Amino acid sequence: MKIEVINLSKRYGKKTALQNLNFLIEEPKIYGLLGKNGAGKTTFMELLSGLMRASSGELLVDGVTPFDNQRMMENICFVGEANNFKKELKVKHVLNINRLFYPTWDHSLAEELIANFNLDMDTKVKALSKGMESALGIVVGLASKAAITIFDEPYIGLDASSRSYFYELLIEHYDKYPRTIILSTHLIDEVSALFEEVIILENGQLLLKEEAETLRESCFSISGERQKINNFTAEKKVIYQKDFMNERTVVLLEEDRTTIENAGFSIHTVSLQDLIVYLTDKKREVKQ
Ligand SMILES: Nc1ncnc2c1ncn2[C@@H]1O[C@H](COP(=O)(O)OP(=O)(O)OP(=O)(O)O)[C@@H](O)[C@H]1O
Repeated sequence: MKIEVINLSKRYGKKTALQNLNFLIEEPKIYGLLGKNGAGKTTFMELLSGLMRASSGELLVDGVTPFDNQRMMENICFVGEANNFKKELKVKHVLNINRLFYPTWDHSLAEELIANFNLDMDTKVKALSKGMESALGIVVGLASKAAITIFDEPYIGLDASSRSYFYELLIEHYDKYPRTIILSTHLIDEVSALFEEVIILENGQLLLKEEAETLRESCFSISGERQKINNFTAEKKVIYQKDFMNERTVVLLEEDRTTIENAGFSIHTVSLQDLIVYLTDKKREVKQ
């Protein structure tokens, strides 16, 4: 499904959470929605899920605003970080409610995943541990098979092996049933290999939207004698810089590995997590 974000803004009273966002999501892919605390990720996901109305601008899914539009919301499954389900419901009730809501719901998959996560169908949501409740959210998100499936930090309380099982499931089910998956997370190193495209928000604005592969192949840390580095990087996009004695290390974006190698500098790739820290942490602002 095509998602068009046009001059999208969202304000809560005086607080502007999203400001004039513009971008397009066209292909079914796994998207990483990233950014620091308060960047506007949850706000964007809730607008996309039709849970609230934009203050101005538009968010269209196949040309239609999802807000309060049940036919559109049947294609969008939002799994938030907590409190996704009413506390008095039993696990089996949660599944049945979602089964009725999503036309694409796969009940045998839901039952299989419930068993794999060791959840009991007759337990009430209020009696689940935090990790178990997260697992239930993950089951609902995957079994919905919704064309747009959104996970907003869905792993609170999940131990490392359950998180790793979630990532495996995500890949496996995305391969079998390609759809648009939007995953917001602060555990970037853990999941970055899953992302095909990355959307980074900062202070409610779009900082970067790029294919993960392109980022991996165009962001490098290079070190060398300070003046040589300065000469080499004069016209380049430097996003971080650190000096030690007469040596300077810089992180470059939109760069070509061969050009750096030919210039004779030592070169290291930069993880997505570090890239985001360099891009969004003003304390590390580059001083030229
Ligand atoms: N209901 C609300 N009322 C007032 N302000 C809000 C509300 N929800 C969010 N905000 C504010 O809007 C901004 C964006 O919040 P949002 O939850 O979308 O960010 P986020 O990127 O998801 O953050 P985090 O990574 O911490 O979950 C923040 O400054 C937040 O304080």
